[in-house]
Amino acid sequence: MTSPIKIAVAGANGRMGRAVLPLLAADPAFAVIGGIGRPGSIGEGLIDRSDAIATADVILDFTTGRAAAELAGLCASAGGPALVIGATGFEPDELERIMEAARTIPILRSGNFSIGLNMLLGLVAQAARALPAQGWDIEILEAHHNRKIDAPSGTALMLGEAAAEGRGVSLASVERRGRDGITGERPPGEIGFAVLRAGGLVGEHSVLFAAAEEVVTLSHSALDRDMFARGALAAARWVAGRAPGEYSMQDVLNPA
Ligand SMILES: NC(=O)C1=CN([C@@H]2O[C@H](COP(=O)(O)OP(=O)(O)OC[C@H]3O[C@@H](n4cnc5c(N)ncnc54)[C@H](OP(=O)(O)O)[C@@H]3O)[C@@H](O)[C@H]2O)C=CC1
Ligand SMILES: O=C(O)C1=N[C@H](C(=O)O)C[C@H](O)C1
Repeated sequence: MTSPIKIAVAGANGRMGRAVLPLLAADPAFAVIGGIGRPGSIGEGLIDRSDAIATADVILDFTTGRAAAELAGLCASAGGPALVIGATGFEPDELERIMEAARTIPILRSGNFSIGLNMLLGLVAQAARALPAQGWDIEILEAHHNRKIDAPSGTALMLGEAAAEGRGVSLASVERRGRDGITGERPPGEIGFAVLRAGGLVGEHSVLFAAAEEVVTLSHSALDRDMFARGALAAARWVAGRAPGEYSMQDVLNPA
């Protein structure tokens, strides 16, 4: 019998931390060594961040872009553990720090651990490839609960990347984040993002391919956070013991 994966959870007191910890505790593949709170925070089940880095095989992060990038740097400096990053809301320099850390440790990062959503990425790329920019406008809509702090969601950005890849362009060169005032006509080729924040919505994403006389919509609804948590456990099991590098849920769901 292989020994259980020693795992710690950063963001333990958050919505996702609270969803993932009971599933980890019930899974014999894992030995939970504790939760990690904000620096200096103490509480039941929490352990010091540096103790977690020294002890864990894998740390699962559901904090913020900034905190996850900092944790990645600390884990890399220590030569381990592996990291699964579920956090979203990254500045470009934070993504660079994670890429740099992935030269030393394995890091699996995904803004969405759902199986269905990760399958949808392929369909979005396929549709964007098939429907030409001249005549077909792409708009990405997302709706989340009123406690979410980043926008557009990490998932919306992943869908945008998939659409841009299908069109053979970089997302940065065509994205339009929100519209307000006298915006002028919509240029062809733009990939637009629209964001709603309301009540307790878990996570709604739609990609519209709109022509003058017809619309194709590809969409995904998250009904329960446990679904994300189960995907995160699969990611943690997959990344434990891997070579350094940057990985995604595609590696977990479609192994070569
Ligand atoms: N990949 C996926 O499938 C999913 C990703 N997410 C993403 O996961 C992240 C967390 O979501 P959610 O749980 O809803 O958010 P919450 O706000 O409920 O939880 C965030 C947690 O991170 C902690 N935290 C914030 N800043 C720091 C810091 N500097 N150092 C250590 N801990 C910190 C908070 O601490 P405190 O409790 O003290 O405030 C809190 O416990 C978000 O980025 C979200 O977009 C969410 C769902 C699914
Ligand atoms: O903050 C959330 O709740 C969610 N965040 C992720 C994102 O930003 O895409 C994933 C999911 O949509 C829920």
